[in-house]
Amino acid sequence: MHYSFQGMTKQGDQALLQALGARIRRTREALGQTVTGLAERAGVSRRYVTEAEAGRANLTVLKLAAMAGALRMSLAELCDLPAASPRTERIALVGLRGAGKSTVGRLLARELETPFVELDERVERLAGLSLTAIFDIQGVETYRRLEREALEDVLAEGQRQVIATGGSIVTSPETFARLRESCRTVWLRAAPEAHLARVLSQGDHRPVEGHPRALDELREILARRESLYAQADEHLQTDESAPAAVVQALLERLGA
Ligand SMILES: Nc1ncnc2c1ncn2[C@@H]1O[C@H](COP(=O)(O)OP(=O)(O)O)[C@@H](O)[C@H]1O
Ligand SMILES: O=C(O)C1=C[C@@H](OP(=O)(O)O)[C@@H](O)[C@H](O)C1
Ligand SMILES: [Mg+2]
Repeated sequence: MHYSFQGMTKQGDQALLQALGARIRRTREALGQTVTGLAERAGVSRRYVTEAEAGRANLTVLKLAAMAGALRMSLAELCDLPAASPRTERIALVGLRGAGKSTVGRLLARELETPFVELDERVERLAGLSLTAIFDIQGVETYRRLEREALEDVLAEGQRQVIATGGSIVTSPETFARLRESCRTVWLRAAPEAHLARVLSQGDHRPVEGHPRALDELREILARRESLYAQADEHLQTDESAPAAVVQALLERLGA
């Protein structure tokens, strides 16, 4: 599946230019070239490179070919971009608490130069309450309703986003189905021990205080949700990788 030029929408055009720009920037950086260096090699202005990398320039074929040459690749290689559909432009991370949804999501959004959305923050904003207060005072049903509403608001904001979801979104069939149809979903996996260690190292001791069987409880939640998380499009094991490495693996998997 590759970019189709048939029936492209304005948003599709923009996504194509941004994907091409991101490819140019990443290749240039991987080669250790500066913007000025690439501009000189390709015989274009610095501004042209900057605009191209930002996805703001509709490149002419000859300038594109010159940039490909300067990046030591063929024109075909430079243009061999992954499919761009509304589904693949929006990425949603799912997984148990401590999976790295927030950390990896923020880094990934920076790499892809897209907005980053923390869905639970949107829920808090809608409620005017903290997450803890929503659960304690209003209950889980209200949380689920606000989560559904927050997701709709976020989807209406644009096509290119990275969304970090709340760990329990998969237990709401309707919201999870909506997430899967509107996003490329990624399950960040880790062993229960890693989930617990990461949450504790974050200073969140709620899972262990008054929970002598904290690890067992986490195992049980993971076992209960495993078949749901597994419905995500991509599964990425993260135990052995630091967040930055998870991001690199994810970029490869997404073909970005
Ligand atoms: N791949 C990883 N390896 C090690 N630590 C990680 C990894 N991903 C996240 N962390 C750490 O674990 C903690 C929880 O991560 P966070 O992104 O908040 O998870 P989530 O949003 O899924 O609950 C943070 O302190 C973060 O730095
Ligand atoms: O796994 C869960 O049951 C939950 C995880 C939390 O999100 P994080 O995974 O971002 O911590 C939050 O949505 C809520 O407290 C419920
Ligand atoms: Mg989080």
